[in-house]
Amino acid sequence: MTEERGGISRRGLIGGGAALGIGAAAAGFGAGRAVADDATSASRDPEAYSLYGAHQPGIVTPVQDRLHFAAFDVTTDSRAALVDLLRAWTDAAARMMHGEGAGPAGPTSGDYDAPPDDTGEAIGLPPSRLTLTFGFGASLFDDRFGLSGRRPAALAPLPHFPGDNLQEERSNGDLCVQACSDDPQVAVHAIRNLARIGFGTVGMRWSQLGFGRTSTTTRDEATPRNLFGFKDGTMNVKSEDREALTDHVWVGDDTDQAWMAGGSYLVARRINMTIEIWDRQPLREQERVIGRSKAEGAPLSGGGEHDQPDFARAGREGEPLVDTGAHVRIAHPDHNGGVRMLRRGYNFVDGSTEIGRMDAGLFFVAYVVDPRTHFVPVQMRLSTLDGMQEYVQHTGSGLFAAPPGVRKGEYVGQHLFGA
Ligand SMILES: C=CC1=C(C)c2cc3[nH]c(cc4nc(cc5[nH]c(cc1n2)c(C)c5CCC(=O)O)C(CCC(=O)O)=C4C)c(C)c3C=C
Ligand SMILES: [Fe+2]
Repeated sequence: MTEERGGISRRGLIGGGAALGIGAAAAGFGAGRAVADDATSASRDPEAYSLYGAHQPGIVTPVQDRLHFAAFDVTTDSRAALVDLLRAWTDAAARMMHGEGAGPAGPTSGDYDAPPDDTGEAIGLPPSRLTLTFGFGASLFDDRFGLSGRRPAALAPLPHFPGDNLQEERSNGDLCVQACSDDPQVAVHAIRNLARIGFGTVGMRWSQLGFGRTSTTTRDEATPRNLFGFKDGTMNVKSEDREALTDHVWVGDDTDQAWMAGGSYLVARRINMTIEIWDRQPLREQERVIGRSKAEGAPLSGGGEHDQPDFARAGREGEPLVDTGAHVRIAHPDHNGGVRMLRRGYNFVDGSTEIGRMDAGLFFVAYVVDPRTHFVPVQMRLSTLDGMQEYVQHTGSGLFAAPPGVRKGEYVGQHLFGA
């Protein structure tokens, strides 16, 4: 015989905490901060984004402090089981983004003889601006689920780039989930519960924790720094640049697969940085490699952080002030047919290597309208011409189609399945 247990819900505790003065505002979260996602769906909770909207949350959303990114492989051939999983993930994602438990009963209620439908480590924690963003890898479109005719041409496997040292166990996957939050425990709780819900349908292939965002997606945020100590994200596509989002980030109605209209392509690259070698370089060399000043993040050709570099400007001996191999010169839209990307990466440190170096770097995440035009040619240039190549090595990679946003009553990616 099963017994029903009454318990505490995550939200109930949050409410209680707020009443006692230990709620969100007192904890330092921005009371009154505008966090409604991409202007499509507002939330009444200042710390909570809504899952619902024209685009998925976690793309133009102001970048949170922490990341837990996970790639999964589907372990069944059943299309119905895959759809059921996406339905269950959608419900759980909507709940967790609002600071509720992953399931309706919560971590300490429900059937006493069954595992709780939430794992409990987020009890009492506010939503912490959690966003969950879902993507589909090229391998999902093989013959297992009847999706082979639905793979967008843009979801072609990335080519090998010179210098790549990719580890298969840190690359690709049928599905991915990007969890971003200001609290690492909230992000990990979300991924853990999605993995738990997926037991028997998916297995985690790889995952990556990130701290310290390396970009901004709104104009009013201060630019954060990467592990080279440089400001990163200055020239990122920002959520205010509606035209740039249309041209460079969102898939339009002209796509070969209608289910992707309003979506975007997520490129993930785990990039190790040999920071011990970097740290022994003179400041002059570090700035030459990036093409910007370390202090202000200003182009070496002059001006302030947000001024465009003048690549033609030369020094006293005729040398270009922004070096010919500087990262910002090689990656700049002027040298890449005008293409831009919305970068959303994080620093990572995964312990140390067997030779006593930090296993550290940048988990690069970018959203683009089409990786064939907006990522592959840029990365090909970087991997052959960028002076930074001496200090980095790409060790993991993934490309995923992030479908458009979800409407209430729908599940994420529903239109892929023809519904
Ligand atoms: C293929 C795309 C890119 C990869 C991979 C990449 C890796 C990478 N970048 C930095 C540090 C910085 N990148 C900066 C600018 C910048 N980087 C890319 C693309 C890739 N970077 C672009 C498109 C741009 C913007 C170029 C422009 O419009 O001017 C900067 C400068 C500040 C900024 O604008 O963000 C830094 C610093 C690291 C450390 C890294 C891999 C470890
Ligand atoms: Fe870069």
